[in-house]
Amino acid sequence: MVVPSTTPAVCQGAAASHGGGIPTVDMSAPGGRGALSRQVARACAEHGFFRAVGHGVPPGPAARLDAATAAFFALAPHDKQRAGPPSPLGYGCRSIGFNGDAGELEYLLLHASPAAVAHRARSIDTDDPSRFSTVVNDYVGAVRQLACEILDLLGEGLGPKDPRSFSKLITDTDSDSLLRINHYPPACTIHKLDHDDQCKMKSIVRTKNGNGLNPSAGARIGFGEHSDPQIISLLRANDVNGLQVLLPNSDGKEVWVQVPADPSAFFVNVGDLLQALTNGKLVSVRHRVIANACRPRLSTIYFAAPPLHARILALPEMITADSPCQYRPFTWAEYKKTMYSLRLSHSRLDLFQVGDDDNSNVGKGEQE
Ligand SMILES: C=C1C[C@]23C[C@@]1(O)CC[C@H]2[C@@]12CC[C@H](O)[C@@](C)(C(=O)O1)[C@H]2[C@@H]3C(=O)O
Ligand SMILES: O=C(O)CCC(=O)C(=O)O
Ligand SMILES: [Fe+2]
Repeated sequence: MVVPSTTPAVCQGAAASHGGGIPTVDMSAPGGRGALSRQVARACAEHGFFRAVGHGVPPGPAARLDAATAAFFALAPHDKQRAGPPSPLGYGCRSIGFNGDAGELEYLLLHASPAAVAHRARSIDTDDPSRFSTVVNDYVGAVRQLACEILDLLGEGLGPKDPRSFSKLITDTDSDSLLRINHYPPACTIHKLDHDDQCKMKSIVRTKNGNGLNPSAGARIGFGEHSDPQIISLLRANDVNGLQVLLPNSDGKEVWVQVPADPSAFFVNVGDLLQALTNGKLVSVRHRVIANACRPRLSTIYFAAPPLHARILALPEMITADSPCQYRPFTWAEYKKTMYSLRLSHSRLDLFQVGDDDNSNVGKGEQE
């Protein structure tokens, strides 16, 4: 069963609470592969999102990556600028993408191939670039294995003829997967207080901003609302809250749900390409980060993507008389070109809907 975990009521910043909670899948639970694949498929179909525990990724590579990236973000601004500006890859501060989006964060955005990591490492760890490359490659290797496992479970749960159809796309040597490390500086100086005093202070701030149930009251946007464009994203973060997902409540109304921090878990997002490949059976979840915490948030996201030339088209088993093909075929390169021409919050997959004749904006930049 997919176990909904409830949102703790205290010390949460300005987020809505949600009765339904966040679906959690224990990937090491006894019960057999069939039950596990059905749970994963159900979470991705109903929420486009789940918390994976018992995932089998050893803690070592993650701890080493966190130490290396925290050391980078602690450098003086001019030392970090050596790895930037983002083009779109590299070091970025506040500005996201090319179309005017901004957030309260700094980040490293890396292509996940070993050659690209080695190249970028020269401007990130000038003392010992190969140490940085090794740390990143070890982490990418472990997290890619988990991404493949989840995609194989989805392949088994959804029943395409080849259960490896999804994972094959990301294991190709030309895969265009990315690794992003986001660092959200603290919103205030109360991080110097102990935990109880922080909670008291936050509750005063919440009372001032309203009843704490209005998700935008006092919100400091760390990373604005969006869906991830790739196939699947695996996110891991420290113990600082901030991530929110847009999920339907019991009345079917979409509400922002705070995802309680869990440094030992991976948070799994369905991306736009997986929604297209499954003809909309799996949904690409909209999410954002509210950076109201009084301690820094450090998150690492692996975006599993196919090669640029991969043709994205719903698997034949996903198309039936009741569920006709929703999206026209496109390549990942074509999708990326469109995505970089649009704002972060754009529902870009809509532009690829069959019968959407109003495709005049595709590839021509944001018109809003
Ligand atoms: C505004 C943008 C930033 C982004 C590229 C885009 O034009 C629209 C999608 C954005 C996003 C969101 C998920 C990932 O963080 C990301 C790396 C991606 O693949 O798509 C970012 C892009 C980015 O920051 O370059
Ligand atoms: O930093 C986070 O926790 C999430 C950021 C995110 O959604 C992204 O980088 O695509
Ligand atoms: Fe995202």
